[in-house]
Amino acid sequence: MDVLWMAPPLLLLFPLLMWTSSTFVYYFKKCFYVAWMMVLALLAIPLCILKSGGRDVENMRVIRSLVRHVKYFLGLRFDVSGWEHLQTEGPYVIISNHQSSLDVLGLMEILPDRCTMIAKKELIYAGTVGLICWLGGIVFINRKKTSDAKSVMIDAAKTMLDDQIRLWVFPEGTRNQKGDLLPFKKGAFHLAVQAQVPIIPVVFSSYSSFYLRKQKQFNSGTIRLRILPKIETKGLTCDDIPSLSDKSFNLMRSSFLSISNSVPQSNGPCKH
Ligand SMILES: CCCCCCCC/C=C\CCCCCCCC(=O)SCCNC(=O)CCNC(=O)[C@H](O)C(C)(C)COP(=O)(O)OP(=O)(O)OC[C@H]1O[C@@H](n2cnc3c(N)ncnc32)[C@H](O)[C@@H]1OP(=O)(O)O
Ligand SMILES: CCCCCCCCCCCCCCCC(=O)OC[C@@H](O)COP(=O)(O)O
Repeated sequence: MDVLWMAPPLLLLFPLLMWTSSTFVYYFKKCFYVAWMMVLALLAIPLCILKSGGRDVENMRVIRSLVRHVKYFLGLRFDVSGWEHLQTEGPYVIISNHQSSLDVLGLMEILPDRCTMIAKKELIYAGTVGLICWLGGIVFINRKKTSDAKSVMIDAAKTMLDDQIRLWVFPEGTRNQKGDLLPFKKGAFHLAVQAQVPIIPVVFSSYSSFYLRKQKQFNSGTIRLRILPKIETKGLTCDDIPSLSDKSFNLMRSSFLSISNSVPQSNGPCKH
């Protein structure tokens, strides 16, 4: 059979063809990401238990060091600026925009010591990742019951001060890749005002240059991370929350648009 000679080159060509198919790359990278995080979490569980014997914010150090290399596998780079703004003593609230579960990579890139997050309670069921979130001291809220979520966040304000903990909140309250920020929910600002701690805004540039869910594309790319100057809340009360929220939103939105190379939308009255 003289066609048999074609088998080896075809066998070599097949993975190459697959690899160049961008849809294949998209699914491969996504599956790899989830699977690898599950494996890392499995590794982290005994390390965390050995380190602190259970649920403790100090476990975030272990998680952070294990997650740091994942970006290389996915072809992602982070360009961070504003490190000096994280050099603040004591507790504070970090707020950032939320585009995808990939945000965890950027979060771990800059995560300060003694900092954990607020997350939806469903995350606790994500297998080993859920368990690691619990061990890392993540505060879980029920987004469907505002009153429950509020009381959990009021407790969190007290814990922040008692245990000198920093909290990372996604004030949009959900993932969003619409090329703009969603209106902010109020919890993060209540938290900061109740504890009288500063807010540090962090902005991730848009993922749309390399990650497109609809078009099934997941290329290599660089994510710009901007840590903005802290916003003080000393002396502020409940009444100042709307203006505090608006101020943070406007600062973050203009930073997001300026670092995202977003093509201006033709939604204005000007026609050229
Ligand atoms: C080696 C290991 C490897 C493994 C790797 C593993 C890695 C894992 C590690 C780490 C991963 C971490 C990843 C975490 C990612 C998670 C992301 C998410 O899950 S995002 C979803 C959850 N986050 C939020 O939802 C934000 C917080 N949400 C809020 O702040 C909301 O405000 C909330 C839920 C408290 C209420 O939401 P409302 O939808 O009802 O809307 P509103 O307008 O904000 O509030 C209604 C009224 O309640 C008041 N209010 C809100 N909070 C209050 C408070 N604390 N005290 C008093 N009033 C409050 C407000 O002022 C408002 O009142 P008026 O309408 O203005 O009069
Ligand atoms: C057995 C169950 C398998 C589940 C596998 C999960 C493995 C995921 C690995 C990545 C871990 C990162 C966690 C990021 C959490 C995250 O980003 O959650 C999304 C929510 O903020 C917003 O959700 P939604 O408002 O519902 O869109």
